[in-house]
Amino acid sequence: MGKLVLYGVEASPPVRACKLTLDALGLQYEYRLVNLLAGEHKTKEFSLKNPQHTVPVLEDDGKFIWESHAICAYLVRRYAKSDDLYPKDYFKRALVDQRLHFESGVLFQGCIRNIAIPLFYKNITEVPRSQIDAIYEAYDFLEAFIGNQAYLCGPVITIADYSVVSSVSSLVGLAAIDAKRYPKLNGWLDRMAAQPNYQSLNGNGAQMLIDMFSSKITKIV
Ligand SMILES: N[C@@H](CCC(=O)N[C@@H](CS)C(=O)NCC(=O)O)C(=O)O
Repeated sequence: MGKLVLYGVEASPPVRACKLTLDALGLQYEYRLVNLLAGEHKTKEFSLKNPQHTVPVLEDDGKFIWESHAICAYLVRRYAKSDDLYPKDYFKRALVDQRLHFESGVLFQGCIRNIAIPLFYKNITEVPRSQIDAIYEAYDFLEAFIGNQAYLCGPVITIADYSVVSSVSSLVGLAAIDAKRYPKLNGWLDRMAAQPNYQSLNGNGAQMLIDMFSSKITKIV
């Protein structure tokens, strides 16, 4: 096995999804901090690793992969002893893929990034209410996805759970989850928070992002 390096920053949801996956697989890796607010991701050196200049980036034996969903799927295919986290069965995998794309397009891009970019890079401190409504709409979908299952795709945890919890655990700082309205989502979040090393791998970074949001937002309009 080659040397694994993860480039990222704690507050970043997709970085945390990769950390949860690496830990679940019992993989050793070096973690290298990329300070986004200081622009370290825009340097020539980092662009050579990832021309899209996003974190996370995974280095495996001198080769670079970026995009957390691609990284997590790669890690399971390449290193897992069982396919539980990302099943080989076509239908089961399609279900995991659907949730991964939901995280990418709806939760991360549609909810987190749309709120974060104006706040952190454009100094706009008011958040349109429609963006908070979009979070609740996403929670409605998740409530339906979970249904009576323990995890997002069935009775066992998959990389879709790691991906989705990375953003939901920060979105709760913008849109609280009412256990009466979202009993399934609330129960799932509790089960995820009980996973080994959850706090150090995801909880602390999720809180950092919540604190960054709180320090910038002056009003919901
Ligand atoms: N869909 C991507 C999102 C990656 C992403 O946008 N990461 C943010 C940090 S949370 C970033 O690197 N932003 C800096 C930039 O876009 O220049 C993934 O899952 O890896």
